[in-house]
Order: sequence, then structure tokens, then C-alpha cells
Amino acid sequence: MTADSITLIKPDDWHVHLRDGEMLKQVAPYTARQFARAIIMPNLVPPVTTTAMAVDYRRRILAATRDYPDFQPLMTAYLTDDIDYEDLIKGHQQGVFTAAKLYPAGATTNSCHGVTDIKNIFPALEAMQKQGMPLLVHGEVVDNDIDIFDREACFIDTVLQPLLKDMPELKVVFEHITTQDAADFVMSAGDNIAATITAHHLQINRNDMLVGGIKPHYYCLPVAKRELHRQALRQAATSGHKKFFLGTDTAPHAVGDKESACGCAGIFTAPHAIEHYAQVFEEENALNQLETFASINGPNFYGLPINKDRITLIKESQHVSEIVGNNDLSLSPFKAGETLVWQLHSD
Ligand SMILES: NC(=O)N[C@@H](CC(=O)O)C(=O)O
Ligand SMILES: [Zn+2]
Ligand SMILES: [Zn+2]
Repeated sequence: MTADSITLIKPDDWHVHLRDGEMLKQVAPYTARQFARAIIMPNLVPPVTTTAMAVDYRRRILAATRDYPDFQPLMTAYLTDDIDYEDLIKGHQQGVFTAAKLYPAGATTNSCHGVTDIKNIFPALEAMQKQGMPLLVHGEVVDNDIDIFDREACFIDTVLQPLLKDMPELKVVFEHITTQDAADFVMSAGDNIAATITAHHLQINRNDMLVGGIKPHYYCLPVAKRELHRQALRQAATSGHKKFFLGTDTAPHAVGDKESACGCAGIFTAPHAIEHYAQVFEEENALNQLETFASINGPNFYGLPINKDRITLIKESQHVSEIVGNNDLSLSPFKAGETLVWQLHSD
């Protein structure tokens, strides 16, 4: 390993939105090019709630990534108040569902079919706990009287901690954490609790989104917080601690849906995901921890094998396209128009 080139075990992305239809065809190859496996989020319209739907969706993903035949999508179920938990567990046992996702109803994009009260899904959660099937959570409360910047911290106190009291063995991934509160909570919790951290929450704080004009392409949920939280996330990610791993939460929306009077939440980080992370780790003098975060902690938590392939990143600057896609569907990648330090070497 030299300072201008690093080789890593091929990474996995533990939080990805690939969407469907034309969008799926456009975005999936970016993820498949860099990552061996990806946890596929189920918030389609309609959401992926049954094993049969997941099998179909996986087929469409494999078709969209046929140029990368080794890419493995890992499917998740979207939990609803009336989820059929026998089908859910059967899907897990058959190897279709790797995990299940909890969206509090109304918390984020396409979450209107989400769970209105966690008690409604206790039978499913009890069965998951017994099976060792991970629960992935969008950790924000939705109460109107809770400030948007406090919604993650409030979720810990009012939902997550009580849940873990009732189900102390449940495996939980606290997705896309954005606060020091969440990082501290995960550190102090049992080994059954871990967290994903996005590249954008390591790079931007709320000033980047709001100072000098509103930047709709930096708007996502959970929303970026103040600088001290970004620093806490950088510390957690680069610590090498086994509880933190890579999950981009790449969440593409058409440019017109982002640049709108009521813009959608989600940042499209897939095109240069691993390169964004490499930049952060280098800035923190922690490139030697990148492999642990990107390629080892995730599979260890999920109980999956570590990948055998490797990737190489070279220190060679590159320009991020302003727009990708076509006229019918154009997308703005994270850091559009800017220059990146690292480049994924393609053979
Ligand atoms: N992160 C986001 O801002 N948006 C995600 C949903 C989510 O992960 O909350 C999306 O599906 O667009
Ligand atoms: Zn989310
Ligand atoms: Zn997401």
C-alpha cells in the first residue's frame, strides 16, 4: 500500500435505493460496479412487502446489473402494520429476505405504508429476534411537535431503547445515523446493535445545505445536522470499531423532483461512493481503517462471508459530472461539478 494507491477487499453497500423501471436501469450499474453486495431498500411504490415481490424485484435488479454478474442484491422487506410475519420469516429462511426495514409512517420518501406504532409489529419482531433476522431502522420520530433536527435523538429515547428493553436480543441496524447521540448510543449498546454511516453525512453539515442559498441536492433524511455531529460521525466511521459500517443511502430522484418548491429527500451518491469515503478517511489520516469500515464490519455483523475480490483506488483527480442519465430522466450526482481526489481503478 502506498499513499497514492490503495487496495481493499471489495466493499459492500449496506443501504441502497435502486428504485425500479427506467431509474433502476440507470442507477444500478453504479452500485454494482463498486460493490460486491448491496442491501436493497424496499420503499418502492407499492412497497416490497412479500417474498414473492422480493423475488420479482431481485430478478429486475439482476437484469439491470447483468454487466456485473457477480453483483449480489440482498433483499429487504418493508414492514407494515399488517405484515404477514409467517411469509416474512419463510422468506428469510429461504434466503430471499436478508433483513426487514422499519419506516415509521410518514418519516421519509415512500413511507406512507410504514408502521404507525411499533407495537403493531411486535409479533414480527419477536419472530425476527428468534431467527436472528436483522431489523433495519429509519430512526426518526414523526411527531409534528418534534423539531426535524431532534427527530433522530428523540427516536432513540422513545422508540429504540424501549424496543430493546422488550427485545434485548433483536439485531438492529440503526441506518444512516446523523448525530453524536446516535453514535454514542450504538457504542454503548450491546453487540446486537450496529449502524450505517453515509458518505454525505461525513462530508456535509446543515450549513452546507442552507448557507449562501438552499442546496436541494444536499437535502436528505435524516437531514444533515450541525458540525459537531458530523465530527462525531467521522470519528465513529474512521475508528475501525466493529459496530459502524458503510451504507451510502444513495437515493436518486430526478433533478426536477429535487429542484422543486417541495423537493424530494435523497442524495444520489452511488456514482462515486467509495471514492467519497476514501477522501474522508484520508482527510482523517485513517485510510488504514477504510477496509474495516467498507468491507469487514458489515459482513461480520450480518453473519455473511467477507468478499474474496479486491478493488484498487488510485490517487488521481477526477471531475464529477454535472448531470447523469438522459433527457427523460436526469440525475445530479453528489458533488456534481466538483473534483474528487480518489478514483476507482477499473480493469
Ligand atoms: N434518505 C433519503 O433522504 N431518502 C430515501 C429514504 C430514506 O432512506 O430515508 C429515499 O428513498 O429517497
Ligand atoms: Zn431512511
Ligand atoms: Zn435510505
